[in-house]
Amino acid sequence: MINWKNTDTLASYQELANVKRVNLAEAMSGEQGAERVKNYSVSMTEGLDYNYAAKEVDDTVIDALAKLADEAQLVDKFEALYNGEVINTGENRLVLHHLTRGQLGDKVVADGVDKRAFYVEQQEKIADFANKVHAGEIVNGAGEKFTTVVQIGIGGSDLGPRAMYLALENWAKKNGLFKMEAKFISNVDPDDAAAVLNAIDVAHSIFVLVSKSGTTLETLTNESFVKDALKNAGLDASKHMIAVTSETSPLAKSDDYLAAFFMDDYIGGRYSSTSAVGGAVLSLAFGPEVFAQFLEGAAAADKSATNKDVRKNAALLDAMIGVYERNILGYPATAVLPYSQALSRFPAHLQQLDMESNGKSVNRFGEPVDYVTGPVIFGEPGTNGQHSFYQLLHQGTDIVPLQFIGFKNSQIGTDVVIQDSTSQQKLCANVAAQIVAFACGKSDENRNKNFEGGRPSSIIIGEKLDPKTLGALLAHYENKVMFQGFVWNLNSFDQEGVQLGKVLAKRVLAHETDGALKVFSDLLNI
Ligand SMILES: O=P(O)(O)OC[C@H]1O[C@H](O)[C@H](O)[C@@H](O)[C@@H]1O
Repeated sequence: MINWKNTDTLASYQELANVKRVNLAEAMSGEQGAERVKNYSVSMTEGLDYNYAAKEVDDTVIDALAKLADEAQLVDKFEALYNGEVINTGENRLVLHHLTRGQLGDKVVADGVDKRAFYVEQQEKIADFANKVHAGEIVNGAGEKFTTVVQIGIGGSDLGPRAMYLALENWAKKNGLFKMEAKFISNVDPDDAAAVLNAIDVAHSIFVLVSKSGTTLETLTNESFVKDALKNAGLDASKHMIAVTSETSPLAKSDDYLAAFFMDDYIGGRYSSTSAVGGAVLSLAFGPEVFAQFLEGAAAADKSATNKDVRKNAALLDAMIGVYERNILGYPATAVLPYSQALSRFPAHLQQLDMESNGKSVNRFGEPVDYVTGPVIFGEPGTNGQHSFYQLLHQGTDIVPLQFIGFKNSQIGTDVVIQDSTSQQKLCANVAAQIVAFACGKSDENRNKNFEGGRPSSIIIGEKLDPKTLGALLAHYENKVMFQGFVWNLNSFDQEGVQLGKVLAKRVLAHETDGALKVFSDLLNI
């Protein structure tokens, strides 16, 4: 029997506040520190480990977090989710993104349809379409092959797929699997669409219109922008556009598209990279086999998230340490710092994933909660960030927990030895150095040069960023956010907080404003 309870009503949560704090600088020094780095590690999937040696935890804290995870029934709730319970209470929907990459539990039938079969059918249709485009069986009006794919979408219909594309672009080129270049148009700023259109050859481009709802202002505006450009080039837009949407959306039955692929209301936008939303663009860019490997990696991480033992379940442990940092230690933010240029847009994706899911102050029943919930998420790849905002992370008045991601090997493999080390070694040396610098600090008589230390971080260490590890990484964070939402008794799968601004913007455009809104409208020349 599952109980949905607020965090502060749980006995184990109350106990957590009394658990002795860890002195991180001490714990990470000398032999003791070395032992922690060796032992405080859990495998996420093959070739990917989560190391939490530099977090402010020890066995006692982990035991207390395990108790809270048990009392909050986190793994049971995950099980209920993948077995098809209505977890998205706000919108009365199931939450089925895990089914796009595997069947973790029971068959889930909704609206009379076996949902796993539905998602697989869409994957197969996309694979068939992509193969035909690559083989030159689906061609443009002049009978020529398409060379470029342009995704038009915003939020979840942009950030995840874009981050995944960028993460695999160089890997695919290196491995001879690069089929089509992908570009993305998201912003309603006309400069976004114009710049992309200027940079491509429209006659050889397929546009993927992605909108789950089929009603998003930015996306529909950009569709018209692109259709105009196609028309001006003397091309038939319907021969250049495909749609990814839900079957119930206004776009679903339109003749305006060469093909349409579907997801459904049970896949939240920010959880849609493994559905047709990511599937279409990634299969066109790299081929369906690469997309299948990506799903395989995600499925493996999902499987490991079903483990009841917090020490063997990286997503659960990461989530629980995050809750401890947020609610007990009182830290307001978390930075995600991939030491991998390929993951340049991954933090942007996580911003939406985490903050749109858990940035809430009412519980899943709509009642206010008396505790803090999701942290602010931000990040940039290292080492670039080191030369930017790390000053505050090292010496600022707030402590910001850090999530490093690093890989032993580069994707392309081209490297140079300068002063006895490769660039890849320099990259990895920096991440190792940062972890210890943040944790241990360094005392100096000059206060300006003093480092307090005690600044916690974790690191996900991988062999190499490839489709499988990328899929696992993506699923890890999705599952982490899900577990945290469960702890906080939130509905992590709706996003009412984005509505008000949209409503007001419509009012501005209809000139139905007064007061401050009217003056801003005038100031901005609307
Ligand atoms: O895919 P769409 O229906 O066009 O939605 C695109 C995005 O816009 C909405 O405002 C939500 O904030 C996002 O969660 C969603 O991913």
